[in-house]
Amino acid sequence: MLEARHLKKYYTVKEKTGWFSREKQLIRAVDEIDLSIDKGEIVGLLGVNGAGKTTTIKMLSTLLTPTSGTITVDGTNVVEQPNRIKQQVNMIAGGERMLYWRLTARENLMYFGKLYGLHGQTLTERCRQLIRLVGLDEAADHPVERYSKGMKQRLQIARGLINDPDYLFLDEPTLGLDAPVARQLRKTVKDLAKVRNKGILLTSHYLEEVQELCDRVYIIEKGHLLLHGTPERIIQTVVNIFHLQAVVSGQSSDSIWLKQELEKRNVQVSVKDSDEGKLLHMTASFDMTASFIALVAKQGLILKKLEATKPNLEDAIIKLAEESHAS
Ligand SMILES: Nc1ncnc2c1ncn2[C@@H]1O[C@H](COP(=O)(O)OP(=O)(O)OP(=O)(O)O)[C@@H](O)[C@H]1O
Repeated sequence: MLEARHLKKYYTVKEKTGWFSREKQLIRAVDEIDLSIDKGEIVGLLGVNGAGKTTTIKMLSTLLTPTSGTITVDGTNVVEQPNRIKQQVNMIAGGERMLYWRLTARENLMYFGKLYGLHGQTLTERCRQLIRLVGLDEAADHPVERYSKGMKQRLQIARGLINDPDYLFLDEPTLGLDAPVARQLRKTVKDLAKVRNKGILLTSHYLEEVQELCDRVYIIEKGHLLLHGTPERIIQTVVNIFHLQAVVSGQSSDSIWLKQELEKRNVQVSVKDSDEGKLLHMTASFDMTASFIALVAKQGLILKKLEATKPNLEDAIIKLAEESHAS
């Protein structure tokens, strides 16, 4: 397990306060963050711009030294033994950084592999396997400058796997990619965790992607941890409103009975007439679909339409941002 405890990163910068005066300012980029990642798990790290995501990832991947706090990878302290940890972690940033454009994919991977101390047959074989894993066989010996964005991003993934890390940090891995390419990459990320047992920390501004991929999510704001849990739990905690719309056939007395029964269960109900029957609109702080269907069946009514609107992670993040704006 990778664990960070009381993690802090402070910067001191000089701010211009007048023509000739400057004042020192303390920036708390990360301030007391606790987090953990298990092997085989995909963990999301969310927050608005400037929340402290990249700083956190850089500390976890040994690129930045924390101001204080501890990071351990399977029991080994990252600050005390960075060289040992470098073999166990790697970071993949979205976009086109960290690749040599004039070199081919194979040459890039050979270069990065050598930096990790790989050589000879082991290195050649590792590069071959990674090229196959990310589906770049045909273009492996073309210079990277000829690659599309999606191909470059696949090569980034291969580069991040060159040291066969146990933990991978993905910073916006699908940034700017077309929907089909992004979908293919999400599958690769899922397989890395669920088939190859890697622990993955993911930042992404695409919240549908986070909801689809992540087992757990940390939400940070101004360097602090705001919320932590499964996406479902976070949605429930932040936006506990469910809407259900249904059309049932039957008498007015049936819809009155339904309304009363639902209200007893803390569901707000409005009933209107429609061409096909009674149109019910229900709102509650829980998912009432099962109770509603049971009541319809009990009364022997015919359900003609049923449409549930469940809140998603994006609704939760927007609500959190609104609350933080208002406070
Ligand atoms: N080298 C630095 N010197 C001073 N301040 C910094 C430095 N690096 C980051 N910061 C500040 O620390 C805070 C957190 O930045 P960070 O890049 O970690 O945020 P982020 O959540 O990754 O944002 P984004 O989504 O925009 O990438 C910001 O206020 C940023 O301006």
